[in-house]
Amino acid sequence: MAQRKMGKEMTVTSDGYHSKPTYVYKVVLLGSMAVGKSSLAFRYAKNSFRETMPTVGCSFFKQMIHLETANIMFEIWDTAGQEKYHSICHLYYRGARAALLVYDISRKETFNRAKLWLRELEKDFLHDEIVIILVGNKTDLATEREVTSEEGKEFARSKGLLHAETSAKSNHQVTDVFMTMPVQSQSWKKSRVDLRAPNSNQIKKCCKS
Ligand SMILES: Nc1nc2c(ncn2[C@@H]2O[C@H](COP(=O)(O)OP(=O)(O)OP(=O)(O)O)[C@@H](O)[C@H]2O)c(=O)[nH]1
Repeated sequence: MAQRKMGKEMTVTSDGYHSKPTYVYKVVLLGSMAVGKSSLAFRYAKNSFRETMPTVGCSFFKQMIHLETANIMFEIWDTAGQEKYHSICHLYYRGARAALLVYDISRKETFNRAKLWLRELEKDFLHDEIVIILVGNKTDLATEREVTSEEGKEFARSKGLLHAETSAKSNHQVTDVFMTMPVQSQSWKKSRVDLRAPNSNQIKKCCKS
């Protein structure tokens, strides 16, 4: 059946039937080098895990999900952890509705650096609203763990972020994290958290922190 797009959101089929609206939901992944950002995006978009090369600049995935009353088109922007790309990747934060701030539970320094990454985000979203999830990746490396779940939760709580732990390798909680962003914030159309209100009720209702 032929379809044409109306603006960003509404699709009208040739018989005049208004199908479910489609909402674009932009997500950025950020965090230190080799914490598993690309692997998380790849696991979510392709349900697969493979050895990845360091990201150059930014890469981009799309993933459509179908809810009862609407579709959500995830635009997933995976940014490079390498310092030299920071200024470029900044440009891609604009318009994001959610951010995954990723660290590696087996490398403490990546957790410590999450504070700096958060400051970067705050520069761009001073007057905007965004859902931020602090994600401790690589839970399959439990024996090498350097950051406890409690430390992760406590830091997230102190900054008003959501918190989750994942493994892109063993596919632990990856889909849950992506689905949390639009769905758990009361309604995905309003899934926004004001950075300047770190302990807002909205955050408390969501997820694990
Ligand atoms: N054990 C384990 N290894 C992982 C996991 N996720 C990613 N890795 C590995 O960690 C390394 C870095 O993964 P990437 O996904 O490239 O990390 P990145 O954060 O995108 O790295 P940059 O592009 O440099 O910023 C690769 O060798 C991955 O195979 C995981 O959940 N568990």
